[in-house]
Amino acid sequence: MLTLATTTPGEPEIFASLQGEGPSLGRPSVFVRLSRCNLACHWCDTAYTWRFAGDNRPHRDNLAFDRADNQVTLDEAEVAARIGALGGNRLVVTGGEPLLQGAALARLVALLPAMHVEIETNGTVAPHAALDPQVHQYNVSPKLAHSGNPADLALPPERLAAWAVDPRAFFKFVVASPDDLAEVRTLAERHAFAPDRVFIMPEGTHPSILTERLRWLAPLVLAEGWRITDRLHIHLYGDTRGT
Ligand SMILES: C[S@@+](CC[C@H](N)C(=O)[O-])C[C@H]1O[C@@H](n2cnc3c(N)ncnc32)[C@H](O)[C@@H]1O
Ligand SMILES: Nc1nc2[nH]cc(C(=O)O)c2c(=O)[nH]1
Ligand code: SF4
Ligand SMILES: [Mg+2]
Repeated sequence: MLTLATTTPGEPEIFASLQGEGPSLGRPSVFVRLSRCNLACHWCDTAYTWRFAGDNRPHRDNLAFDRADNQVTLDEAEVAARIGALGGNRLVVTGGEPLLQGAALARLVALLPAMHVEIETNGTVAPHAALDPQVHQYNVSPKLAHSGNPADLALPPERLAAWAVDPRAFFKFVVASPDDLAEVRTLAERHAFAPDRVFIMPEGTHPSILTERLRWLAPLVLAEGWRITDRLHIHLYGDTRGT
């Protein structure tokens, strides 16, 4: 069984869209958003996936989304059928933190052998042994200090070291101020991240904020030899579930 986020009460968040971020930006994909997370980013744009009573973390500062109907449990065959009905050959699994449900995810993707499987992850959880060989790409988004998560939870060094040597892994750092880039540089040097696998993405859920931040980010990213990514879906659809 998989626990998914919902778009409207009871309706699992499974949708077709353009990949809006990172190395596959612009590719038509089917998205599956799983529920629950082990972190609690201040600026998380999908807090409805994790702000549940009993998820007892320090940054769960309100229970605005604390509703049972923000998640739904389905068996893997039902999720695979819904994905298949949307067509296409690329699957993006996100959340919440999808690797928390690695065993069930392995059963899901085994039902979809022809699909290119991309996982959006915060990078803190090792992929389940049955899932890992079925994944084509990991978009790993390690969380910097401004996310509000303690570094010992958000940046486990042995996990970052493992991603660094996995050629399927791309790093996607969310940045809100120029100072955040020093932290990226430290991590990139410590773990020898390949520069062409490091993406910088502006924090923001409004087109005007993204555009403003991309403008000052561009020369700084260029100077480091990294890559930059916008959030295309925000420009196209706003901050809307199921897009
Ligand atoms: C909601 S997360 C789900 C996957 C996983 N938990 C993670 O953090 O990578 C999907 C992506 O959105 C990014 N994200 C979330 N809130 C954001 C915001 N306010 N601005 C920019 N990126 C954001 C995350 O860093 C991650 O790359
Ligand atoms: N279109 C679109 N592209 C995305 N890329 C990563 C997303 C995510 O929330 O993980 C996302 C999303 O929610 N929508
Ligand atoms: S790790 Fe991802 S889903 Fe979890 S709180 Fe942070 S941005 Fe949101
Ligand atoms: Mg998103």
